[in-house]
Amino acid sequence: MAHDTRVKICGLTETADIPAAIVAGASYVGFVFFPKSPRHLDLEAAQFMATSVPEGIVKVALTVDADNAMLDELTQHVPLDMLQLHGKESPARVSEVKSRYGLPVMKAIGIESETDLTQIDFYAKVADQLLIDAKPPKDAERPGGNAVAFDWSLIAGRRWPLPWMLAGGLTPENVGEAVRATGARQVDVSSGVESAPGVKDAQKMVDFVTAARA
Ligand SMILES: O=C(O)c1ccccc1NCC(=O)[C@H](O)[C@H](O)COP(=O)(O)O
Repeated sequence: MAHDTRVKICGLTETADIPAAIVAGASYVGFVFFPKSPRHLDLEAAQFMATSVPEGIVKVALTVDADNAMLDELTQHVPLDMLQLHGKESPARVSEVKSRYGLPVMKAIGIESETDLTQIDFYAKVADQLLIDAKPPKDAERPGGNAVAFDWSLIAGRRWPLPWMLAGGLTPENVGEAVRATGARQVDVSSGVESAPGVKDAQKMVDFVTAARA
């Protein structure tokens, strides 16, 4: 039986990635603003790409511990539907960003062991969505987008009172099992639909969405 799993494809870098992600069936597209990432976009490129996203597809900007000056500039230049906070932002900072910009906020939470789950309850009170991702490896250059999965059994059967996405090391090959193991209704992918870091692959995007919904 097919499911209506919603897919976010994160880290689009080329204008042609937008129609490819939409044809594949993505419900969300993500733009990364983190200079050390191979997926980093400058504001001009992001504005151009975001403007070509049709109504109904959620445009998400991913930032890492961004200050107000950076978020002011981002939100003034790029038409956005959601902010994804992927750093060490506190619950209070999540609330502040939400009220300052009037956009829904998705907070990313890195999971490696059972103890990492406790913070979820604090963020669940203030965020609009959660991104339950793998904790980055110790030597990682970035806090996400590392093609690393966490132990899905840690969240099997868990439910939270807000929408959430599963992320971390998902691929067309493992996303079906990940959805079954966790009960996720939404999934997020970046590396798993690339042919090289920062280069999205149209066929992998189709394969991923198809497998997520199978
Ligand atoms: O993708 C990046 O380069 C990135 C940089 C800095 C912070 C977060 C980043 N990506 C986060 C994402 O939303 C990814 O989609 C998520 O972590 C899953 O990534 P992957 O394991 O590569 O699918």
